[in-house]
Amino acid sequence: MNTLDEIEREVKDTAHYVSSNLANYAHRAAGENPSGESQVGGDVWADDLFFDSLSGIEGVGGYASEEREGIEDLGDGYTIAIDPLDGSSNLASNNSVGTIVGVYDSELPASGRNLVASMMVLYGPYTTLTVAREDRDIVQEYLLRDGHSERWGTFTQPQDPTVLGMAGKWSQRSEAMNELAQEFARELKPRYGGATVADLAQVLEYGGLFGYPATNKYPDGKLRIHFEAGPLAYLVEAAGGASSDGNQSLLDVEPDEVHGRTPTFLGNESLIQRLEEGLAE
Ligand SMILES: O=P(O)(O)OC[C@H]1O[C@](O)(COP(=O)(O)O)[C@@H](O)[C@@H]1O
Ligand SMILES: [Mg+2]
Ligand SMILES: [Mg+2]
Repeated sequence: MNTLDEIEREVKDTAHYVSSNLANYAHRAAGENPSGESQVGGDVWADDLFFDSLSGIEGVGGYASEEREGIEDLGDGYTIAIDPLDGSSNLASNNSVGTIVGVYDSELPASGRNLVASMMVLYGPYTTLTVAREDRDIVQEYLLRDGHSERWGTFTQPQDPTVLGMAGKWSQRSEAMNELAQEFARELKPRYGGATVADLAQVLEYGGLFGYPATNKYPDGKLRIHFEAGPLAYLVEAAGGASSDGNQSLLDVEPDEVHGRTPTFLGNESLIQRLEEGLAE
């Protein structure tokens, strides 16, 4: 097995375990993460599980997590950047959550051009793992069930966009952003779920746009470039979709810190292009 196979294997095994134990963490609070946001118990628990399983792989040289301040130095090899539980505020209300794993062929900070693989687990009505890798030309989805994984399908960005998942309060977004959101909402079905993984999954399945723009509360956007925006951009671009920070592909964003944030847009190329044009006016 090569290192990417081993990482995929460990992510599958750990995700299986996470999916069957999430209920234990529905209402457990924890502390604060390095971005200053409150953690739920599930964030810390999932981070420990993924660290234990991924740090044992010989070809993994570093482990960075949304839930840890620094980067764990594990020697030579790929750097993992992980959001162990994405959308964790959805846990209490029993809505979907996810896990995002970016595999970088460099130390961090690094742009998404250094990604060699991206994996996204969706803990929904059933649990799936979606994988894009530099050594594969398809984006593969697996079903994780009863300790087994089976090939479930592949993703190619659908041509006809249908859904819109746009985060942020109207009162906290720019006028230009609100105009675009309104224009898109006339053409697409607004459906925002509050976990980026789930909101991207519907965009990959039905076509459309996901956005977490800059807001008054989060002037640089809310999503973290290494842990969320970059790896998900790698996935959607591998499927034939597009990504943007409002101005350029998210893969071209050069972060200057490990926990840096960025406005994030993922989806059909035609919509991303209109968005960039609209924001530039
Ligand atoms: O509650 P909001 O502002 O809509 O934020 C939801 C967004 O924040 C996130 O939950 C951030 O992820 P974490 O739960 O990993 O911190 C995204 O998945 C989601 O898009
Ligand atoms: Mg997240
Ligand atoms: Mg998280």
